[in-house]
Amino acid sequence: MIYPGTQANDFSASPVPYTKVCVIGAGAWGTALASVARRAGRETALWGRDQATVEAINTRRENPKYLPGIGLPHGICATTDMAEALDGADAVLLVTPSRTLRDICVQMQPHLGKNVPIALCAKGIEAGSGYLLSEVAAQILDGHQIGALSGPTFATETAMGHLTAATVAFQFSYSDRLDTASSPATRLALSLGSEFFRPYITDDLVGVEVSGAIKNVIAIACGMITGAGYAENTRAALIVRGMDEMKTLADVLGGRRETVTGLAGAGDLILTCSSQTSRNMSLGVQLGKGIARENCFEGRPVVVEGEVNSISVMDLARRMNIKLPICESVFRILHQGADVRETFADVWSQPIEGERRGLAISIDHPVAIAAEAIQ
Ligand SMILES: NC(=O)C1=CN([C@@H]2O[C@H](COP(=O)(O)OP(=O)(O)OC[C@H]3O[C@@H](n4cnc5c(N)ncnc54)[C@H](O)[C@@H]3O)[C@@H](O)[C@H]2O)C=CC1
Ligand SMILES: O=C(CO)COP(=O)(O)O
Repeated sequence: MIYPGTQANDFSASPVPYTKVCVIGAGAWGTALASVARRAGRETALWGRDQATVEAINTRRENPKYLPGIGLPHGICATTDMAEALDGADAVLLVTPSRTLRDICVQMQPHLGKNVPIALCAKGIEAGSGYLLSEVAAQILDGHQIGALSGPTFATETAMGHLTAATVAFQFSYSDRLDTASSPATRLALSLGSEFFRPYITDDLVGVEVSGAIKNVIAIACGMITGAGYAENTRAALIVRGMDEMKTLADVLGGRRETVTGLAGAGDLILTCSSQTSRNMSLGVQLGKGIARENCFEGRPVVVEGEVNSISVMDLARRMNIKLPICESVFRILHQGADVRETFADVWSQPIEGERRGLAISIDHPVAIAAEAIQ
């Protein structure tokens, strides 16, 4: 007799890749992920709402609106017809911005095959409800396993075939633990993996989602201080203190700290807090330089998840009674008109605490003492 939990998993069964991967959302990241699936040898459908973009992908193998000048692999079947895209698909990647998730799930629901797993690739928390995106999807797509794909992945680089690694997260059911070969995380990793794309697997969906939602807010913060003229030391400090905020939220929602220090957390923070290829960091830089929001990106509407998610992250933090000082600073600057330098100076002059949370230390910041001494 085998007692579950006392026996190593049975790896003798080989996982089987999915046959047809359907990508929902033909923006930059959806198109890049369709390229990943196709390069890995999958039958690949790509649903987009814009007829001209779909036609360009099918006829010229290019997405001129979101990935101009980047050649796409042969064989991606793009369509504006949701039923056609999902027909026969045995795995789905959902890649529209976080604010659209609820609507898109409702649109997909009648066309989904039974038990088809869905990996969410947007980064965010639902405004108003404070739900993780997987919770939103699970409410609508009953009977489907919901996971996430996240990590340090600029769409342009992935689409061009530069080596990219990401985390694929699905909560493991009891049977998944006994038979890892048939878990959606394993099968999706196998379905997308190639010499260009390396998926890692985890069962910590909460940790991955929390990391993805917060990292965009921290990237805006790093951009703001860069634009305002702070130096590299400050940015490095902000990245790591930002990671601490990820850990704080992951802790209260049941995610794991090791996930926060993995690809979907630290990996994505390092990428997007260091490069103005990031739309979040780039928005922050422009705001830090004093450019008005409406003039950033030369007036083009661009998806900047951290902007809306600074509201939902702070809303959730208040409900959970936790402090996220960097996220709060971004929220106050973006949505309450606070000044960049004054706001970050305030973060800097908070009482000094133990670097490890829970260490019972709190002393007045020496800057305040020095200011008094020279008066
Ligand atoms: N671009 C990147 O490098 C990466 C983006 N992501 C995430 O992927 C998500 C999507 O981002 P991108 O593809 O970059 O955005 P994008 O701006 O390039 O494209 C957004 C796509 O969503 C579609 N869309 C917008 N509103 C819609 C609606 N109401 N119904 C249906 N479709 C709608 C647009 O037509 C477009 O095809 C975001 O959450 C982003 O954080 C994640 C990793 C990398
Ligand atoms: O999430 C991303 C890379 O992992 C893309 O970041 P931006 O949305 O800031 O461009």
